[in-house]
Amino acid sequence: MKANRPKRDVHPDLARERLKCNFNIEEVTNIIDGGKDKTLERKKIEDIALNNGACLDEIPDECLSIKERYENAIRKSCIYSNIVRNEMLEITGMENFESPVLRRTADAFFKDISPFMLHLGMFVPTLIGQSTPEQMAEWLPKALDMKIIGAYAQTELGHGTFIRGLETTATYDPDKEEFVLHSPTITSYKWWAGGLGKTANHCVVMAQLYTQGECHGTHLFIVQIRDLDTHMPLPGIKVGEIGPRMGFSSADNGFLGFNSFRIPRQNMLMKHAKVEKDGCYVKSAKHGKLTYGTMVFIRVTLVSEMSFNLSKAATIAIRYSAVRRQTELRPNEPEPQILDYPTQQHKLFICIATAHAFQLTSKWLWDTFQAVMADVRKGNVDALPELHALSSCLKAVSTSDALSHIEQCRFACGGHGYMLSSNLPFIYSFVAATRTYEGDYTVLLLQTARFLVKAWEQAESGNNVTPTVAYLNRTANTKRVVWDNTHEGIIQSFQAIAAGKIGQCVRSIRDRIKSGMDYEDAWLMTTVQLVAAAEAHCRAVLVNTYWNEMIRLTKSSSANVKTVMHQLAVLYLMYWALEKTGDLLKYSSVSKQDLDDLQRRYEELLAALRPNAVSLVDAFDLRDEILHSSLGSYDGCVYERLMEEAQKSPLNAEPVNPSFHKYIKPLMQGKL
Ligand SMILES: CC/C=C\C/C=C\C/C=C\C/C=C\C/C=C\C/C=C\CC/C=C/C(=O)SCCNC(=O)CCNC(=O)[C@H](O)C(C)(C)COP(=O)(O)OP(=O)(O)OC[C@H]1O[C@@H](n2cnc3c(N)ncnc32)[C@H](O)[C@@H]1OP(=O)(O)O
Ligand SMILES: Cc1cc2nc3c(=O)[nH]c(=O)nc-3n(C[C@H](O)[C@H](O)[C@H](O)COP(=O)(O)OP(=O)(O)OC[C@H]3O[C@@H](n4cnc5c(N)ncnc54)[C@H](O)[C@@H]3O)c2cc1C
Repeated sequence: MKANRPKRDVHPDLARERLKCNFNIEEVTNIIDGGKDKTLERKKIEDIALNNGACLDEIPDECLSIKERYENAIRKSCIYSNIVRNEMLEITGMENFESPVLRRTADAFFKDISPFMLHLGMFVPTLIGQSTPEQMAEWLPKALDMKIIGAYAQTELGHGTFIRGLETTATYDPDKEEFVLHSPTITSYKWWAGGLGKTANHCVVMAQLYTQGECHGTHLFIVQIRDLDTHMPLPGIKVGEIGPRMGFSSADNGFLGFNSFRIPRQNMLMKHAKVEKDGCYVKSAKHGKLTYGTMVFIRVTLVSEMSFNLSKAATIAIRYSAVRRQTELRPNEPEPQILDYPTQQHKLFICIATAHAFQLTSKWLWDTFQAVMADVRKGNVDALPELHALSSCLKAVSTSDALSHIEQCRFACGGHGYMLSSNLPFIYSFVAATRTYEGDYTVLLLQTARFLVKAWEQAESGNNVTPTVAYLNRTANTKRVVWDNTHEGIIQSFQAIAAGKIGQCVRSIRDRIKSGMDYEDAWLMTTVQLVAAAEAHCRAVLVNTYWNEMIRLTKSSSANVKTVMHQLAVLYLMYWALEKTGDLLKYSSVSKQDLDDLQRRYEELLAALRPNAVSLVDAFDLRDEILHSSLGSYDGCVYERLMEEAQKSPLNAEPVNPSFHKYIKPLMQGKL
């Protein structure tokens, strides 16, 4: 049911903030969206979804039981997927089913997550990326039309990171032309898959393929797990929900076990390898890791997902900080807006800048991904290692940075930020999971480090390396870069830090090998440094890409938009330079005086951005229905909304709770 939202006047403090704005908000929105036409398309889609849909719940999700929350999420998912299927895809085009606009609009329906998210987010992309044309023709229309609902079941109780260690088996039986899926141990049970517990009737399963007595490693299979009519689990399938967790509380993450469960041979996803009718295994892929393609795709999309989540948190915290007043600065003066405190600006303006950095970088990464995939389709896999290294580190660093900045947004809202009605705890717990899923932070940075060590060795011996590590050709044999406090200078310093750290890792590994260790142990002993080196490389990529994209995208912007976009990018560079002063001292000629100057310029920049702060978050153009926040709504009526939300607590449904008569009164009377 749709709740009515009282219309309120904009809080005078927010109204005053908006009058201070000196740039064209719409222009900035267009840059974030990727162009004026994209903004128009997004707004049209949001109008369709929000005018049709059941966006607001009368009872907040957090006041429902687990079962009620799931059922409500399913109800809304069905409404939303109907709108997606019947109206939105007409606008975006069917091929853009994973468009960030659909993802963003979904937030108006789900404070937490839809149980259908993984159907569109991973099941469908896996069908597209891993099927033969015949398989695609069979499964994809049904999936897009919601005739079948899928999940992505890869992780097991015993293994998530180490995919080669998965235990589920798929053994080919040539007599019946079927695979037999089996879960031989408790640790082989599939675990975690979103939407698998109660919602999905199909799933993609990763299993060790056995044929003709030989194991060929992990492959993907499409498996029907429930009857399409009764929804009962099929015989041989044990499926259920894994229980309450930190977030993802409206979805049904599931477990799944197989007891010699048979599927037709054609259900192996055979784009990159196949099993012939007689059991003969034929590999067609030019790269052994193409079956990991869905993970690379999601890692790429997560960078823009992080920008979106950070923009929500920043909008909430900055609007709140404009209406919240606290502490007299001087006796008898009005209390200032907390946004006037430089410490508050330090917590929050970096969130705006980071949302831009991730958004602009994510578009560039998406284009890179598309170009590499086009090459792969033509049989050229040369750029795959670089894409894997890039998507791994950007996923790791963007999710980790977003998480810590979102936590800063919560700190910035004091006690009220702890309220679920602020939405900050939901955003935080959603993003907390992203640091782990689709590859844990450390694990992915170590993947990038493998690539970097090889690239460093190439550069050291004078060979040209691939574009994202091209800075190694300049810096691999340089000891310290000369400090220069321009944006070019700061970007080069980040590259010098990365090169210096990678070089140090290579030397540590070599020294350890010289002292008698084998390569594996030398690598293992160096992993703390390797993670730091990969993070440094990622920061070098981020500052460089953000800067270049900002310049490119503001070429035809008005003067004041150019200025404010420039200020945000400089803020981003300075913030990270100041965070990494130890590294700068180690790998550049920066002096104490230079760092003091940088700190002063950073503080001046916070003050320069202050008048535009509210308008910069307005430029994210997040409708109240998407923000779901008592603290962050456009009108800034924070206290009225907090009080309104409090009334909805089930504990306020009756003046005296029965537990008083049952326990407290007897306790007071000494009768308990
Ligand atoms: C109604 C609908 C409502 C709403 C929906 C609306 C819209 C939805 C639309 C869109 C949704 C958009 C976004 C989705 C957002 C959120 C998603 C939500 C939830 C997600 C839930 C999470 C799912 C999962 O987590 S799935 C499981 C993921 N698991 C992992 O990531 C595991 C991590 N581990 C690994 O990746 C690997 O094991 C490994 C660590 C990489 C190691 O692999 P392996 O041991 O096999 O390899 P080696 O170490 O031996 O390396 C050998 C060699 O290969 C290179 N390598 C490894 N991987 C790759 C690769 N992928 N590509 C290329 N190369 C690779 C490796 O580097 C080595 O190279 P060298 O030998 O040269 O060094
Ligand atoms: C909310 C949520 C949703 C999910 N949805 C899905 C889904 O839909 N489908 C699916 O298949 N999976 C899903 N997953 C599972 C997810 O992909 C895994 O949890 C993730 O890949 C991490 O693997 P793990 O749990 O095995 O952690 P582990 O690998 O056990 O990690 C534990 C710790 O060990 C460290 N570690 C592990 N290996 C190494 C190493 N080689 N070197 C150094 N340190 C190491 C890690 O850094 C980490 O600190 C989901 C998880 C979550 C939290």
